Amino acid sequence: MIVAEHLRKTFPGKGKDKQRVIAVDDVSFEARDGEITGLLGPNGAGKTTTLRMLYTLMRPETGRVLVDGRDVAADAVAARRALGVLPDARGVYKRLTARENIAYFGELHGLSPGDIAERTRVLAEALQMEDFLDRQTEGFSQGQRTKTAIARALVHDPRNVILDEPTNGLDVMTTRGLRAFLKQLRAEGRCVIFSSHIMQEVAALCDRIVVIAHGRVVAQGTPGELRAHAGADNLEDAFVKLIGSEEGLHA
Ligand SMILES: Nc1ncnc2c1ncn2[C@@H]1O[C@H](COP(=O)(O)OP(=O)(O)OP(=O)(O)O)[C@@H](O)[C@H]1O
Repeated sequence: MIVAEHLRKTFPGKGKDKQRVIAVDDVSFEARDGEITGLLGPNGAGKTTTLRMLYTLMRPETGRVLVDGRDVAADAVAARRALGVLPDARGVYKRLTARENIAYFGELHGLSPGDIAERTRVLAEALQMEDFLDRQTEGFSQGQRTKTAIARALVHDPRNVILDEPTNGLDVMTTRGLRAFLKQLRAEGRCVIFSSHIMQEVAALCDRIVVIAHGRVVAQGTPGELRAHAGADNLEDAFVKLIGSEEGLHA
C-alpha cells in the first residue's frame, strides 16, 4: 500500500521571469493492495514528478510518502525493496541480453542465481518475452525494451509496483498483453500504480483513479464516483469536465 500525503514539489524557473514551476501542489491519495490505481492527467500535469517522489528519486518539499505504512524518508532502502519501478526513462543496458538485464537487477537485490532464474522464467512467461529473452537489447523495439524494464523492476517480487506511462508507444497487441499482466499483479494482491494521459487506458484497468491537473488532484475515486462527482453520463465527459480540456481523450 502506498500513501501520498500533501506532496509538493517546485523547480526553479529558467525563463526571463525566473518564476518557480509548481510541478506538484498538495497531492494526497491512497493506493491500496489488490487494486490498480491510475494517475490520470494531461501532459505536464505533474504525474512523473509525483511518481518520482513515491519511489524516493525526489524528496518532496512538504508532505510524506508511506510504503506499507513506513515513511520512505526514514528508510529509503527498505522502501525501495518493497517497490518495483518502471521509470519514465527505461534505460536498459544495451550490451546485455534481456535475461542479463533482469539478472543484474536480481544480483543488486541480493537474490541467489536459482531465485533469479525462477523469477526470470515466471516474468518472461507472463510478459511474453520468450522470443527475445536471450537477445542483446541493442536494437530492441519500444515494447521489448519496456517489457525488459518491467521484468527487471519486478525481479525481487515487490509488493508495490509503480509504472510511469507503461503503455506509451506500444501497439494494440502489446498493450493488451501488458493490461493482462497488470491485472495478474492485482490478482496477486499487489498495490499497482500507473500514470497515463489517456483516459481509455485508465478506464480499462483501474479500480481507483486520481485525476491530476496543474499539479493538483482535481478528483479521485472509482470510475463510478468520478462520473457522479462530475455529473456526467460517461467517464469521457467526466474527465473533460474535471480537467477542463479534451487533452488525452484521443490516443
Ligand atoms: N527537473 C525539472 N525542472 C524544471 N521543471 C520541471 C522539472 N521536472 C518537471 N518539471 C515541470 O513540472 C511540471 C510537471 O511535469 P511532469 O513531468 O511531472 O508532468 P507529467 O504529468 O508527467 O507530464 P507528461 O504526461 O508530459 O509526462 C511541468 O510543467 C514540467 O515542465
